[in-house]
Amino acid sequence: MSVQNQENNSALPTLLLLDDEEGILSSLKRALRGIEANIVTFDSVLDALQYSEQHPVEIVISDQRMPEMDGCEFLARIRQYWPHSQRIILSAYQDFGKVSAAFNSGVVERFICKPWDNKELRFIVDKALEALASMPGNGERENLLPGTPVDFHGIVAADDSMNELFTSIRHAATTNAPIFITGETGTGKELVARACHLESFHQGEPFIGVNCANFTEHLMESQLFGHNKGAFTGAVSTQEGLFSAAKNGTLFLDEITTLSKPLQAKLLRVIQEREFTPLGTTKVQQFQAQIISASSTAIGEAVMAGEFREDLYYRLNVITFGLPPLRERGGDILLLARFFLKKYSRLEGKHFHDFNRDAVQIICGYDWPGNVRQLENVIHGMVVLNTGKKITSEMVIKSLSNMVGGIHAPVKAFQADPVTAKAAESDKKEKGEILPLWQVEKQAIEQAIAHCCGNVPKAAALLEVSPSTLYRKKQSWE
Ligand SMILES: Nc1ncnc2c1ncn2[C@@H]1O[C@H](COP(=O)(O)OP(=O)(O)OP(=O)(O)O)[C@@H](O)[C@H]1O
Repeated sequence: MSVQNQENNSALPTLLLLDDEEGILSSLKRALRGIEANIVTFDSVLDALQYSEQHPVEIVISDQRMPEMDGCEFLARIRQYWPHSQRIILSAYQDFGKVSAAFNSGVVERFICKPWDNKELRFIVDKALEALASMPGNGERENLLPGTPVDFHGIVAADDSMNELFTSIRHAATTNAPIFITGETGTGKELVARACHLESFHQGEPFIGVNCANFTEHLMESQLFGHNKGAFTGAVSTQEGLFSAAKNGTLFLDEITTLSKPLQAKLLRVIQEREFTPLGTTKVQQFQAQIISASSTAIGEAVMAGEFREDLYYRLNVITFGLPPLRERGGDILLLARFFLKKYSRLEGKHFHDFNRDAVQIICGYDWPGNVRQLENVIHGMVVLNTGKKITSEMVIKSLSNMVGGIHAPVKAFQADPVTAKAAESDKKEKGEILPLWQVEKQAIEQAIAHCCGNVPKAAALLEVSPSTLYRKKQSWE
């Protein structure tokens, strides 16, 4: 059986206590009351391992003698999952040989002798917290996740989909073939284009970006190709175009589908022949840069509708990177929210350092149709318009409601509205639709997990079962 407890403040590190005797767990918890950490306790090694596989664990205090596995072995596993964790063994002198070997190999970092002195215990745990705080990233929880979250050329992310994308970007670093980036507005396409540039051999050369939607056809043509003085009415001076300015670097063409058909034809020729002619001249110039283009609308549909040239589409689309919308990058929402909160609090001279629980629930449950840009703007706005240390749910609701059109995307956490749910349930009953028991259970569990923004242990606590029960059930449905 596992014991799960205490309100979770995701800004604090997690301290995991493991001992097969419940009495010892309670004494440890009592001795550590008020410590700046979320304490989770387990009386079963297997449950503790299952928990640690899925959740970051920064400090672990484990008993040495346990029936399923000894403490040193358990801490060795924890080190594999969470290499930066602080691992403390609780042991009697008889186990000295084993514990000292684990200490010398770096599996165990600190040792508490049984029976312990509470003052010494607090001292050792405080030392572990200090050690965490002095790690790169100041011991921030996010920086302790294995390999994630990362800041990849300014793209902050932890979600697997983003980590896979970063790997693909690294793989594409050696090519000069055109790259095409898809993704809803505000998902970070320009950041990805810059990251491609910075990873590639073009790094050190110019990165030139242009949003094709911002210009009329004529202006766009002169932007791209450049012109000579007098090339057209208003061309009062000679101007270098973007094809030329990009040199050996990268030319990023955002919202490429908005290019007019005649310009699409000209762009195709530039890509095929690797040369262009500025307006009002006959001098052909070489084009060296890598082209990265992007679209926030379905380019395939534009091709089908005959609005975008199919041959150009295939030319541009040699390597494609798709950015998922923020709502599909579960773990990234809160991570980014905290990142922007810290950034704008610093920039605006404010003291916000976290969100309260209800605010987290709303932020995690909202659909963010404007993706990361919208999240960034909402947080920036809240920081400017409010004071305090924590962002509250009222601030979030007000900020979302003040946006054009108000809260125009469903807040998932609110979808489990009990009134609606009850109405739907009775509707089903009236229709005589009976769900199998496992499905009812699955719905209840999924609803609880969604309610807790994906935090399984917390959902388990609400459902009054152990986290491992939920993990087992989730596994069986998969
Ligand atoms: N993962 C991220 N980490 C940090 N900041 C991000 C991230 N993704 C996006 N942003 C920020 O969100 C804003 C929008 O990003 P960006 O302009 O790259 O999006 P986009 O997809 O190109 O948008 P559009 O389709 O409207 O051109 C920028 O301020 C960017 O810095």
